[in-house]
Amino acid sequence: MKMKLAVLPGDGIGPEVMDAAIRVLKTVLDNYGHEAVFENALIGGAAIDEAGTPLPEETLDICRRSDAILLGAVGGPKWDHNPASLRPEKGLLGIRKEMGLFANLRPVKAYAPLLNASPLKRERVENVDLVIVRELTGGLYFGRPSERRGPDGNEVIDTLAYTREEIERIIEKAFQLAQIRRKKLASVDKANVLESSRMWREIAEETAKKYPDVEVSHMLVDSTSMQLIANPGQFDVIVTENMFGDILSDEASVITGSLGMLPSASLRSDRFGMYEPVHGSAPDIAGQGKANPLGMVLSAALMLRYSFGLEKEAAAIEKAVDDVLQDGYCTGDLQVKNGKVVSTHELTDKLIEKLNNSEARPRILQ
Ligand SMILES: NC(=O)C1=CN([C@@H]2O[C@H](COP(=O)(O)OP(=O)(O)OC[C@H]3O[C@@H](n4cnc5c(N)ncnc54)[C@H](O)[C@@H]3O)[C@@H](O)[C@H]2O)C=CC1
Ligand SMILES: CC(C)CC(=O)C(=O)O
Ligand SMILES: [Mg+2]
Repeated sequence: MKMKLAVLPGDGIGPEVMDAAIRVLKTVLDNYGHEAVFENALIGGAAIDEAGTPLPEETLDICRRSDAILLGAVGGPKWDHNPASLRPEKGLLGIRKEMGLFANLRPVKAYAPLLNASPLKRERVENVDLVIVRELTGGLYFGRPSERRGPDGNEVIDTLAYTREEIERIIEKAFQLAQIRRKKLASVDKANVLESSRMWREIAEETAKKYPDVEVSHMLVDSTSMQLIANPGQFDVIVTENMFGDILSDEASVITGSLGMLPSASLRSDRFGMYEPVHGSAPDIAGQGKANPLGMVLSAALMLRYSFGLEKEAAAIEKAVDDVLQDGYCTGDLQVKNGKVVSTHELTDKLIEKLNNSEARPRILQ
């Protein structure tokens, strides 16, 4: 297969984890006889510095002529005091919206070798395997108005707005996912307070009639945040509004031992997608070779599965991650008992070694 990929490393540890993902991807694609053309583009702070805007038109053009996008992370203290339109995060929100990527899938899986890396009790996190389906192009992060106002600028407004169609399509997506998983869906809202959540719940209840085989629960977001830590094993698929999903997924990363472990796929109705780790640009460790590349690497695996249907190749990357963790290798963010802490580059070398030696490697190349 031939594929054209847009590569948007971004800021902070973005370029470090992207380098890891590209090295891993090139190995697996080469092993399985596929061809990829990688085209780099600017986004976030790097784009502000070089092109004066967080999302240059050229970046959008590159993304539009690609089959999928890989994105690292954006942001950093250098740009924290910029006006709203010149913030790196504006570039990320902009590309999600421009490309129509309304469904963000954030899988959260407990890895056996990392059970002792989680601050949660082993028996709580063992066997956790859930997916947060986060609405990505509406809600509080996109509603207008969103501004400081009043004569002295001492009043402020953000807006949580959704249309019926926007809620329907994300809830449909979550039901479809639940149907091919363990058939359990938690729809998370704040329907005791927010009008938007009451419409969300109404639509979730209506949609449930089409999926009688899926067991649905409606949960309030505050209680869900407690349940995610107290009893994460109860969840299969969680579907929720943009900001709720953003917050719940960082919280859920604690189950895996580190925010650096979580991948994500930002999808629309066709096969196009943007693949990005859940974490940010981690300015506190940027440039030090300490970044955990696994969230980005696992995002590349999701890309092979969802955008290209390359299941074996995606599974080969996931197996390499399992195997390297099983051997005790990790980055410093993972508090693994007796873990062998290595750099971002070294952990990537280990993944590549596994991919090149693995039984999963196609026989023709062994
Ligand atoms: N998707 C994106 O591009 C996102 C960007 N951001 C931006 O990132 C910047 C920093 O935000 P923070 O709140 O600090 O969140 P963050 O996710 O960058 O970091 C939170 C903590 O987790 C650690 N961490 C995150 N990813 C890691 C990895 N791969 N390996 C090891 N440790 C890792 C960091 O060192 C830090 O201590 C901000 O400018 C924020 O707006 C935040 C979240 C998502
Ligand atoms: C930086 C924000 C725009 C988004 C965020 O935190 C996320 O997508 O996880
Ligand atoms: Mg976030």
